[in-house]
Amino acid sequence: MNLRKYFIMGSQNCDRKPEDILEEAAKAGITAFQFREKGEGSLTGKEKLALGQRLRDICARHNVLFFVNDDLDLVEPLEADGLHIGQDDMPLEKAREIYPDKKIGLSVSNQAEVDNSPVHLADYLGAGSVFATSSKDDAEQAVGLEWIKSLRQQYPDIPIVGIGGITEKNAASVIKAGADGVAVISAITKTDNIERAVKSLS
Ligand SMILES: Cc1ncc(COP(=O)(O)OP(=O)(O)O)c(N)n1
Ligand SMILES: Cc1nc(C(=O)O)sc1CCOP(=O)(O)O
Ligand SMILES: [Mg+2]
Repeated sequence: MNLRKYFIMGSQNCDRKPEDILEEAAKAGITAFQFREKGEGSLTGKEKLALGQRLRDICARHNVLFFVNDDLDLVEPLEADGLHIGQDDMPLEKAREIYPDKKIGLSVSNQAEVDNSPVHLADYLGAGSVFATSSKDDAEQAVGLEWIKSLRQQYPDIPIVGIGGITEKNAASVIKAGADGVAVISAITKTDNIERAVKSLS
């Protein structure tokens, strides 16, 4: 499972067609994608499903892992490779029961969340926010690179993806701290050069 360059996006993050942005990012070398259609201006119902299908097809063509965020009803219709759940979503034990063979990512933002989570049931951990972000309304305060280092020390073997405020400039520091990959929204959706941005994600 290659989570090195993990792009997360929904139509609410895009100033132009999400399909075009994803196609460019896939060509530039992202290794994983998460469909996160959430927040102000996001699509619902049939429109959400239809966009998910188009984005899923792009990932399949480029051999990019496809994850669904939160909306677990979309996992089967979109034939997702996996799903990402946070501390306020479906409990990991239940998600694992329903999807024994899918890759499941779990968000962890602090030690209490780790201590109260069945981490062994997750395929990877999403650790953040590493830096300040404006892409998520309810993001926790930035936890810094120390959180990546601490998680890596506690879990030498589980894949860790840093998330939150990661840019072309600071991505390398996240990997150096022990993460296997970086997950980004705005570093790709807001850039004027997707190819350069993806290539710079260390
Ligand atoms: C890779 C990755 N890590 C963390 C998150 C955040 O998940 P969550 O805390 O459930 O918040 P929402 O994304 O659902 O708003 C993520 N999506 N992906
Ligand atoms: C979806 C998400 N989850 C976060 C967390 O801390 O769990 S931060 C975040 C948004 C990341 O967007 P950007 O790359 O633009 O900062
Ligand atoms: Mg969530």
